[in-house]
Amino acid sequence: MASNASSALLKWAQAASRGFAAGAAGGPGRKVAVLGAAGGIGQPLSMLMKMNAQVSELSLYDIAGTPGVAADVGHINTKAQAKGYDKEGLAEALRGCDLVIIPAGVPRKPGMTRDDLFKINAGIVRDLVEAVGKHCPGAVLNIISNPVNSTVPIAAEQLKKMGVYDKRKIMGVTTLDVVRAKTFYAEKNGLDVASVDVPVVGGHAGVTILPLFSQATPKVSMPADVLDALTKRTQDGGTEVVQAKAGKGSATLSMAYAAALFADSCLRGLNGTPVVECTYVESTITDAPYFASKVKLSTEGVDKVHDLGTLTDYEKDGLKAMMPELLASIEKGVQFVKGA
Ligand SMILES: NC(=O)c1ccc[n+]([C@@H]2O[C@H](COP(=O)([O-])OP(=O)(O)OC[C@H]3O[C@@H](n4cnc5c(N)ncnc54)[C@H](O)[C@@H]3O)[C@@H](O)[C@H]2O)c1
Ligand SMILES: O=C(O)C[C@H](O)C(=O)O
Repeated sequence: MASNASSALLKWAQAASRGFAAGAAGGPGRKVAVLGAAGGIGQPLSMLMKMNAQVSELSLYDIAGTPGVAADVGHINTKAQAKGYDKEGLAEALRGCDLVIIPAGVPRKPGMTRDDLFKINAGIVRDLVEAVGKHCPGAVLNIISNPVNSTVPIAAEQLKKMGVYDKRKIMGVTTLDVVRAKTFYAEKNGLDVASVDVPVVGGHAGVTILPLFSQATPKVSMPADVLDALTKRTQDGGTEVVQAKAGKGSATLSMAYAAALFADSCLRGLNGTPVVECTYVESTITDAPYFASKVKLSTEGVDKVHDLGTLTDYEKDGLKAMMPELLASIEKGVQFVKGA
């Protein structure tokens, strides 16, 4: 089992940029859907999934703009057959899917929190997941739409309501937090980023994002102020991009990259090569019923949720500090479906 997907995934990304299938994983061709495929994340993510040798069929669904994206992506000379679907085509887009990736919904503008997106995105995610429950209930779900801390519980509750919930299949994508932590840690310590790993646990918003630099490899002992600055930069990474884009949205390219890495790990797991990734799933390792930690992804999705390992006092404080916000966001998501 790959103890960490990063080196395999970097090889995949390098192989993909050289000419795709060389060096990429094989296995049976999988049907993958991207819901929100014409968006800022959706378009580059659709391209990256078209480059993934584990994909045989790629459904590109959005409420507008998918014919153009599908025609464009479809010209890439890889084996996956890309097809665009509009509103009427959702059922067909989903039927037979092994993996459904959801980046549909509105992004933040400067001054907004991720929770400010709840009003619009909660309903979008609930309705799309309802369609997943109807048309491909066994598929693995990768949820990108914010606020992830709430949209994952929304997806779970919706599937529970329909009697098709399987906790092994629903994952909130927190890979961008790991990607950022690795980048910032490598930069700060003069390390080769390809050799770096940093687990990031908790959730995906502000203080709920907790990088565990004490468990980073290679190990570097950092002064307290540097550690604090790196932790805060990782927690505020999304806001850094939102501010830099100045009203034109949030992270799209780094997110598409992160989502493609995570989706690749899910497909590897489904195809019998277990991979360990940090992701936000139903969990019992803390007081929070959903929590991101290292998770073993295997043939049925989530196979094992790893515990947190040994935390430093600084990390224990971070864990304690995130709980009120994380628990409230989870409850808000649960009530959105249950209370309806
Ligand atoms: N998990 C993460 O780490 C992470 C990182 C970056 C962004 N995000 C989130 O991802 C979401 C999308 O961001 P973006 O920059 O791609 O936004 P965007 O506005 O560029 O794209 C969103 C797309 O979703 C589509 N859409 C809206 N309602 C839909 C529906 N009912 N069905 C299908 N498609 C629908 C829109 O037409 C649009 O094409 C946002 O909520 C953002 O906050 C999450
Ligand atoms: O920050 C955002 O709103 C988008 C995303 O969650 C991110 O971390 O970049």
